Amino acid sequence: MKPELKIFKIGGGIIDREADLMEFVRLFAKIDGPKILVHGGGKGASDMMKNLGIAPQLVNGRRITDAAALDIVTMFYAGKTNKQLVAALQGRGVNALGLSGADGNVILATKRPVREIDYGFVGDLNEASVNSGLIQQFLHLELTPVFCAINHDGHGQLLNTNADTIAASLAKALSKEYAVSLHFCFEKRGVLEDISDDNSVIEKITLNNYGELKESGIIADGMLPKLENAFEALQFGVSKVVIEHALHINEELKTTLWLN
Ligand SMILES: Nc1ncnc2c1ncn2[C@@H]1O[C@H](COP(=O)(O)OP(=O)(O)O)[C@@H](O)[C@H]1O
Ligand SMILES: CC(=O)N[C@@H](CCC(=O)OP(=O)(O)O)C(=O)O
Repeated sequence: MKPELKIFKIGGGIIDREADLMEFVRLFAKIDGPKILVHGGGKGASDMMKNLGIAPQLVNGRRITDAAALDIVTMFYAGKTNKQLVAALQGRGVNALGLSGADGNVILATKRPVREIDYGFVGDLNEASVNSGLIQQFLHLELTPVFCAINHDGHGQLLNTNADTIAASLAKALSKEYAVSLHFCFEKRGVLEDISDDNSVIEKITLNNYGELKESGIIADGMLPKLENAFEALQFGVSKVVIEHALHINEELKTTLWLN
């Protein structure tokens, strides 16, 4: 039997609220066994850009990342957010290791080719992107890797990658060696039937009814790429994928995804 590995991803809605973020860290620190944290921070990065007089541009949930935007997201994700999380985890007794993809060449990305839209310095990942051998070594050393959304292309260029995609790619790559559960954590209790009602959690979504939920408009915006990443992870052998509230990771109420 494969050993278990838990991969948690937290998004910008939680990262933006200091008290919530610290509560998540407290809960995450209590989880036993090998674990990995992936963080976004898109909301805070957009706020920082606006404060600097730069208009954030997002298309289909992906940030158009020109040179100025890349500087800001690198400072915000790989700097402030990553190091604050690592320090907070250390404060809770977790030996966290903060990483961008460039550190130890742990994730290698490819600049997204220009098609209808030029996304700028945005990095796509493929099956060969994740250096799972090195990550396994970190886990054997009882380190807890903490990944930000910054990767590199192997030729000296940093690239910005959606954090949900990083979490799903890590889960897929590591599922060869581990029984991976992938937890997408955000500020709602799961995928909701009615976005204004936090108690309307859809507890099970299959690949079949996902299409219906999409067409009816129940699932929209940032939830669309999240679920696409989630189903792809399941198809590639990830054992379990859940969508849950970052402050209720111990509770039963959540959305679990199934292939059928
Ligand atoms: N049915 C739904 N249930 C929950 N959230 C939904 C739903 N449809 C759309 N969303 C939106 O998806 C967002 C989560 O996606 P995103 O902003 O990318 O998350 P993250 O903060 O993890 O990066 C929620 O904040 C919510 O506004
Ligand atoms: C290319 C791209 O879109 N990168 C994302 C990375 C951060 C992220 O994914 O943050 P959340 O998880 O908080 O949304 C961005 O800059 O917004």
